[in-house]
Amino acid sequence: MPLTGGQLEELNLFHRKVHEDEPKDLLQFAANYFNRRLEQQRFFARNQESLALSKGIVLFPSATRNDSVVASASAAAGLKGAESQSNDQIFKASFAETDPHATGAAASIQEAGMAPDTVSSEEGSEMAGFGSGIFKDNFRVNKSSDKHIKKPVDPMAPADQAGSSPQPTTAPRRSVAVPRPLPMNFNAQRRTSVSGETMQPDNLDDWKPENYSEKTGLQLERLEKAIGRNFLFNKLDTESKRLVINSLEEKSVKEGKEIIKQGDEGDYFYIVERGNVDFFVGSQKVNTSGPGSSFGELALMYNSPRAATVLATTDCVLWALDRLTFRRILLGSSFKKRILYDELLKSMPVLQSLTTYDRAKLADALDTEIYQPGQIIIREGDSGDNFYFIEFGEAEVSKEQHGIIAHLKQGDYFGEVALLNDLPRQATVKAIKKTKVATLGKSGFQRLLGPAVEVLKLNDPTRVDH
Ligand SMILES: Nc1ncnc2c1ncn2[C@@H]1O[C@@H]2COP(=O)(O)O[C@H]2[C@H]1O
Ligand SMILES: Nc1ncnc2c1ncn2[C@@H]1O[C@@H]2COP(=O)(O)O[C@H]2[C@H]1O
Repeated sequence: MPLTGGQLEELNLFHRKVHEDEPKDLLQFAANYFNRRLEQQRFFARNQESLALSKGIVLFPSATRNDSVVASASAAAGLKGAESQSNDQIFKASFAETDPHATGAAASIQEAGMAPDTVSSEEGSEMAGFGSGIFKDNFRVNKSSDKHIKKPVDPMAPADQAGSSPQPTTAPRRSVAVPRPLPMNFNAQRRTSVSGETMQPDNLDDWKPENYSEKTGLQLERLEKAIGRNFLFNKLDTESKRLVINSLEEKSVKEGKEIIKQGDEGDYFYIVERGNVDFFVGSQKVNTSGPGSSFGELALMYNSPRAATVLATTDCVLWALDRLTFRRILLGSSFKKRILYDELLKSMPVLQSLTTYDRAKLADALDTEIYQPGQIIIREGDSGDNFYFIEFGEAEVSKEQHGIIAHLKQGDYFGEVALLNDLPRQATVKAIKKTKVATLGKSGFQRLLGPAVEVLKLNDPTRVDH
């Protein structure tokens, strides 16, 4: 039987790792490697499945009907635990439960009262030799003696993973700690929604980032300069900024070094203090950036593979923020707009040609306006500065000479004609229900829509051949 594309991809990835790391004990390396891959995929699957269920979508229809119903009902009711009773054939016990290398860690975690699916690979097996990017040796430093330490859990993960639900005190620990089975067929297709499904209110009181270490005066001065230039940090309150700054890890990188490899799993987000980097998608250079810029956020936000390869074109000084702290602090504040507009932008046919990166940049540039029924959004003859997407509501388009000529609803856009053709507004647009629009300014329209502009031109309602 020929291998599937997914299987080949997995084996190729492993092949590459073996080449890179040249392990002395191949079998041990393979065991560690695949344990980690398995855990990563299941962690990802849980996030996505939980998001889908909370929206009433069953991702795995081959599960028995009862399982789906139980799972979605419990997700809708915010219940944890009920769904863990399901036992479908397509599900298989998770890594932490079956892997002999993991039992020590799983037991320690149970001692700490945490669900085993919060066990990270660093805790579950000796992974010191395996990692990706420039940090592969430096960051996997957890010792087995540290296994009992309660680790911070991903706050963006579903509640049952976040370890937030208290275990019933009457139940034996072992039985409550049995992880929820996971679908084996999930990762055939990676989804790229922002995993903002369970954004929990910020409660920083009892949480400290994993790599927290108070910075010295000199480091603080340098960091202030480096991140002061980055717009992401202006959105943080003082406490969040302090946590982020003290979680950053300094890394010097030599010219020519590959910092991120396209297709890898995301582990760190980077800020450039000194030096320049280039971005490649395949063999094509797509971008370049320098001091004060940041990169590596997409894979952490969307739980997707790295979208580009990043190469140091000079010697660089970088600051790296771990995935968990990134998601815990930056995602909900600095990247709020991306979460807010993700679904809308992805659903719009006119934007289908945009990449995840393009959509993220577009979302950064959007603002929101709300109109009441009867309010004019655009008036015919005015000069035009904004392009609009309808988030919800309804509007009608009219022309003085012709009366009402079109109805617009959620997911539609308008205001492009004046911007495309450098003309006054060609029609009046009025809200007929309470209407929320996302607006994009003229410069963003010209810079950020990329290939979608061609689609807008083709659909221009004032084109003579229409
Ligand atoms: N044109 C581009 N396409 C994709 N990623 C890009 C591009 N330009 C810069 N990047 C950055 O390159 C990073 C590679 O890792 P990530 O996918 O996590 O996040 C990506 C972005 O931060
Ligand atoms: N037949 C039409 N003629 C002109 N504008 C239209 C028509 N149908 C929809 N519209 C929208 O109404 C908007 C009014 O502002 P713009 O001219 O910038 O862009 C226009 C289009 O987005």
